Amino acid sequence: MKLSEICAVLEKYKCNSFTEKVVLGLTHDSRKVKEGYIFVAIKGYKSDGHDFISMAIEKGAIAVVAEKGVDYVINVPQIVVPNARRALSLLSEYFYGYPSSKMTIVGITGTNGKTTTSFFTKSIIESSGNKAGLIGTIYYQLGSRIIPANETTPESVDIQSHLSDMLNNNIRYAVIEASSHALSQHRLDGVHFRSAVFTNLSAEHLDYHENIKNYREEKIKLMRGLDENASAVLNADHTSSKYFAKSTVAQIVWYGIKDTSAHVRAEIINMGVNGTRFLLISPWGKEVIHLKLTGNHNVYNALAAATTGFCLGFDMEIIRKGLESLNNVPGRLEKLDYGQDFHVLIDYAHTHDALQVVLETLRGIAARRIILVFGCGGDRDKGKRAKMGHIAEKYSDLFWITNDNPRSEDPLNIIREIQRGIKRDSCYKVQLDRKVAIEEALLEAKKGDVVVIAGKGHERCQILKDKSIPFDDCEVVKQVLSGTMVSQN
Ligand SMILES: CC(=O)N[C@H]1[C@@H](OP(=O)(O)OP(=O)(O)OC[C@H]2O[C@@H](n3ccc(=O)[nH]c3=O)[C@H](O)[C@@H]2O)O[C@H](CO)[C@@H](O)[C@@H]1O[C@H](C)C(=O)N[C@@H](C)C(=O)N[C@H](CCC(=O)O)C(=O)O
Ligand SMILES: Nc1ncnc2c1ncn2[C@@H]1O[C@H](COP(=O)(O)OP(=O)(O)OP(=O)(O)O)[C@@H](O)[C@H]1O
Ligand SMILES: N[C@H](CCC[C@H](N)C(=O)O)C(=O)O
Ligand SMILES: [Mg+2]
Repeated sequence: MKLSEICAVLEKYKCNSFTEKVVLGLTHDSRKVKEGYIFVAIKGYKSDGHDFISMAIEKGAIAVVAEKGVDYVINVPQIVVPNARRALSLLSEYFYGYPSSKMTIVGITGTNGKTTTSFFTKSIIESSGNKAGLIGTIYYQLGSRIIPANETTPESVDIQSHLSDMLNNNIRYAVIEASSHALSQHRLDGVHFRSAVFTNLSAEHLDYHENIKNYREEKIKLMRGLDENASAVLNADHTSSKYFAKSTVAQIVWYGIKDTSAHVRAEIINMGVNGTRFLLISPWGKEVIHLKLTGNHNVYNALAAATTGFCLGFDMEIIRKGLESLNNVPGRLEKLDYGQDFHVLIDYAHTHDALQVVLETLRGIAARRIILVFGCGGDRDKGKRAKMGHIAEKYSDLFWITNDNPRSEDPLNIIREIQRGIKRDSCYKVQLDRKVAIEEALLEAKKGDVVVIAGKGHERCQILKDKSIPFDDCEVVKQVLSGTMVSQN
């Protein structure tokens, strides 16, 4: 592909020299530039891609797309655009041949439940005999190739390249988690969605979006981008859904438990630690569903996926098979059993809303006490810390406050902010070392208790000030309960 051809997508921002050069790739990261690449310089929040232009050229970039021209002489064309991230998405979709226009793509947004809903949706598509790719928090699955995820929703160039790889593997369906950062940063601009799901909205990422209205507006962009033939799958029980409904020309299909006017509904029959049975009621028929996942929230996630499945044209039998065949989602109320006489669950609740939902679910299941281990991530929304402390006190019997991913922050400061939401000193312990906190909580547990370790779910690392160290909640539980833990002290 010639430089002149690909740069034509930038319309009035022209490339006037070396137009016959052949483009071999695109990147916004100077460290990934190879011979024949276009380098797109992005002014970020931490660093500025414009500072790496000369490095990109040294590494073989044949053109630079940037928001401001450099004031030194460079021997490659420079195209100055108003928004480099937007330009990156336009260049990427063209470079990879508009893969999303040849696929059926489902996007999922909302504060909590995206990953779980995406797993249910993928399972439904697969139960119809089709292959489905996945882009989300845990990994990017492009057929047999699974890439561990760095971001929930990666940069546009990666999304387009992953979709193109899926097509090359004959995968015509994809499920994508649409994070608010991604929607805000044009990472999803070039993706044509057939269906978009909204799960719910609560305070999160307000360090980035500043207030909940801005945060909601970013999520709404997913619905706004849909065309009239697409479907918008909305949660009828959530007050924010009305803003999503108002912003789309797509066909709206409502799901819910409480709102009896929703198109697709659930009546919960029973729930235990090993799963949930509910009656799925829809214009496409009624059916009892045996989910292997527990909790009201997972019924919502299953409903969102089922509704999407109906909108994609799958019948009730396929939907039932898809929902029932999902055994678990890594790190989401994942049960660990090493023969102990209490329950141990690993969960990814890292917002106050998720923590409340999960603890309420467990309250309904626990024969005795709920023992919680949690912390809050550093360099993330500080507003959620005290709220999570409050929820921990209100809904658990005993809890440990520990490190999550402290990142550049002082771990003790994070904990102090969590403590601001707590009234009683007697209901919790502070233990900075997460391994030790988990060990102490497990040693405290008695027959019939439920121990829930929240916040890191599937994560395999702990992010400290200057490094990441291997850390896996599941592995720590295994070591403690199988007696192979080497104590730190
Ligand atoms: C706040 C945020 O969204 N940050 C993302 C954003 O960073 P940024 O704009 O600050 O970029 P930067 O690191 O300053 O770098 C600016 C530019 O310089 C370039 N650069 C940088 C260094 C270098 O040597 N050479 C070079 O060219 C970078 O490639 C980049 O293009 O763009 C970067 C490039 O795509 C992302 O890696 C980075 O994700 C960071 C790691 C992050 O923590 N992101 C989280 C907050 C995030 O995006 N989360 C969402 C939501 C999660 C959820 O709730 O599920 C997600 O989708 O994951
Ligand atoms: N529908 C829901 N409503 C409220 N809380 C939920 C819901 N589904 C899941 N949760 C809680 O949120 C946690 C994360 O779930 P999941 O990974 O599915 O959400 P997510 O939106 O993808 O999160 P993230 O933005 O961190 O990737 C779960 O471990 C659970 O505690
Ligand atoms: N997608 C979320 C995940 C948070 C998980 C928690 N373990 C943390 O590090 O805060 C984020 O990047 O904010
Ligand atoms: Mg997710």
